[in-house]
Amino acid sequence: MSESGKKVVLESQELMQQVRTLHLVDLRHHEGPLRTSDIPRPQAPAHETLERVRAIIDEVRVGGDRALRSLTLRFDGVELGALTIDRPMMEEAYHTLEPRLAQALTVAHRRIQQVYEAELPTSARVASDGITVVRHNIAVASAGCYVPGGAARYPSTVLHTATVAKVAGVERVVVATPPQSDGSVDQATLAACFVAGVDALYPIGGAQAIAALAYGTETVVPVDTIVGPGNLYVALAKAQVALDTGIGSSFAGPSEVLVVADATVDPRYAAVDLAVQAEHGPHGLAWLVTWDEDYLLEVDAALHEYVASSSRLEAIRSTLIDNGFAALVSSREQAIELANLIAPEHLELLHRDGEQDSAYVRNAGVVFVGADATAAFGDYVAGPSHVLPTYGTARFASGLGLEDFLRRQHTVIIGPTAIDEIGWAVEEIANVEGLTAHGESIAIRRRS
Ligand SMILES: NC(=O)c1ccc[n+]([C@@H]2O[C@H](COP(=O)([O-])OP(=O)(O)OC[C@H]3O[C@@H](n4cnc5c(N)ncnc54)[C@H](O)[C@@H]3O)[C@@H](O)[C@H]2O)c1
Ligand SMILES: [Zn+2]
Repeated sequence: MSESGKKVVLESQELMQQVRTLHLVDLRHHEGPLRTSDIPRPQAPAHETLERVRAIIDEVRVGGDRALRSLTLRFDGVELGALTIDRPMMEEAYHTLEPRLAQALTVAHRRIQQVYEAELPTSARVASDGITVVRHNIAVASAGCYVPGGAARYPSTVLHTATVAKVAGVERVVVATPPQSDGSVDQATLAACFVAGVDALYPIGGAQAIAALAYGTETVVPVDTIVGPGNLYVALAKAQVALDTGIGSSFAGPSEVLVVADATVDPRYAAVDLAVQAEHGPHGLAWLVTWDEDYLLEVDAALHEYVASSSRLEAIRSTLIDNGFAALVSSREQAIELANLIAPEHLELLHRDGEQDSAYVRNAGVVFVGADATAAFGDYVAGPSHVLPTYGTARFASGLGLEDFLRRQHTVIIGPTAIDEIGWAVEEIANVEGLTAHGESIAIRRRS
């Protein structure tokens, strides 16, 4: 190793000893383009659970409601009462909610609605050669939104899925969510269903909920498409029903954040934002990316202090121990290069030039810009759905959107002049393909 190479390693080792909460990744002296092999990455979900999920789905297909009850007893420890909760109960929950909370849900709903109403696609029409082609955007008739439960409750996820479905024009929107330990569904989740216009809620979670939504039971009416985040069982179940049901475009797994910041930002802001997504629980991912060595140490120290006093200490620690990283890069350009490589669910550009740099982001679920741009805004009230691609799938997938509920369908109107204007081209191509009837279907219609 060269003298300068040795110096770099020594520098890195010294720095590493000072970092307490995050794992240091020193890229300052990296040469050439960054590759996946240059950075640590959480493993993709293991496939050993696949068989188990398959068995759960089969059990629901064969056993219907009875299977839903016994699986819920097995996995959630709950003896289910009614399998459906309808709108009057949602409305009641909404009216018993603490008014500030009810108002907050309404505000979030309004902002989500605004964002997606502005994005509604228009139909397109092209007329030439005697043929008119119209493209329609048609909403699926029914959609099922999976809302995680288990470790936490997510009324916000009701809003961030069902609202989008309703704006797209889906007639029947249902929610499935695991029951609480006493078999009920919490009031805020029910109230959010009321606000978002959800038609029915099934207190069922996990792979069994996905199977019920896809194939139906005596009580559950099957839906055309299923969206929403969830744990590994939910994700694998969605993958397995994908031949029979739409499953939405994004693989929304455990939360991820990548925070780009420098001394223009209070280190406590960057620190708390790393904790924001880490507190969702295990298997998440949190990256700090900076070009300032002193700043890196300040954020690390602030995070250390924050975690020690957090009420969600265990969740944050377990994410950070496995997947908490601090990258030291050589420049703003390299910071964005690294972000594009990681393709995080949430990308925060907190530093002063964040807006300028955002133009170079290719791979991220959503980009937040500005010193106050905590992803917590996005989780609740910013507007774009918080159901976002994780595990690096932001390279090809998008966050939940209208497209998840809309089909494109063309109507082709063949006018009276089309045979004469362009029929010859059909005959030529049919001829070379040896498909005689294709050509003749034009020839017998030729009137001149
Ligand atoms: N990306 C997003 O938009 C977003 C939003 C909210 C939540 N999330 C993520 O969703 C996930 C929620 O996970 P969760 O587990 O808390 O809730 P969950 O609702 O996804 O899963 C709970 C269900 O899993 C099933 N289950 C649990 N253990 C099982 C086992 N051993 N075998 C078979 N089934 C089993 C049970 O039926 C239970 O009802 C978290 O990772 C969270 O970060 C993501
Ligand atoms: Zn979050």
